[in-house]
Amino acid sequence: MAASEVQAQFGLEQVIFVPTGQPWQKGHDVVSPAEDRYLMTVIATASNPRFLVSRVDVDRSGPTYTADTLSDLRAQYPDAELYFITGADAMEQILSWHRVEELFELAHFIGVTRPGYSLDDAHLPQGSVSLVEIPAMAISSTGCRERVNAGLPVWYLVPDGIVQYITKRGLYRAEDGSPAPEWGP
Ligand SMILES: Nc1ncnc2c1ncn2[C@@H]1O[C@H](COP(=O)(O)OP(=O)(O)OP(=O)(O)O)[C@@H](O)[C@H]1O
Ligand SMILES: O=C(O)c1ccc[n+]([C@@H]2O[C@H](COP(=O)([O-])O)[C@@H](O)[C@H]2O)c1
Repeated sequence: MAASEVQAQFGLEQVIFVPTGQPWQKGHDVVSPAEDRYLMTVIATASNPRFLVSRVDVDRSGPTYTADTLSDLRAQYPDAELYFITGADAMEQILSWHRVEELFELAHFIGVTRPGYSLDDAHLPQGSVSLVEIPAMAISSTGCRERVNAGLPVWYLVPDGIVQYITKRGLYRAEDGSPAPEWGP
């Protein structure tokens, strides 16, 4: 939803989805395999001709830093104007990101609204961020994983192909009820 709204409002040629390699600031002990997350991103975005998926973060070892993501994408698209789209929850945390002083040189940031979070850029360099209101979707990845783990449906919370992929691969649930214990890369 955020990608589609921002693509339309800013007239973006492409939106590149970048599944994270190792999300170092997330408290999760375990992360589902990068290859599964990459394939789910491909499945979820395949029907939109303006959406692409990049492997830069899943293929880079070590913790995922957005400064590296943007540097890698800059090398791949030397002439592009880069925008980084992210939700209000992430915008709140941005000053704690690695090499934060480089980030606003590497891309223009676009923060989108998210239910339960306030969207504010007062703590960020002036002119480096745009704030965009998108239709409210009170859906979180953690919430979806918890539902799968509890045996509850996630139909209509994630694309149909993702429901089927999660079932096929047995993601987010294990025999003993704990989340699938696969470490990230
Ligand atoms: N419902 C939502 N509304 C707006 N932005 C969102 C929403 N869900 C995720 N995002 C944004 O999408 C990006 C990727 O989110 P992510 O995969 O971490 O989902 P999440 O629901 O925040 O995950 P988790 O529950 O594991 O913390 C982040 O920039 C996040 O801010
Ligand atoms: O660069 C960092 O240090 C950094 C720290 C936390 C999050 N990020 C990025 O912010 C985005 C949302 O993060 P998350 O953990 O909420 O999925 C995702 O692209 C992450 O790679 C980046």
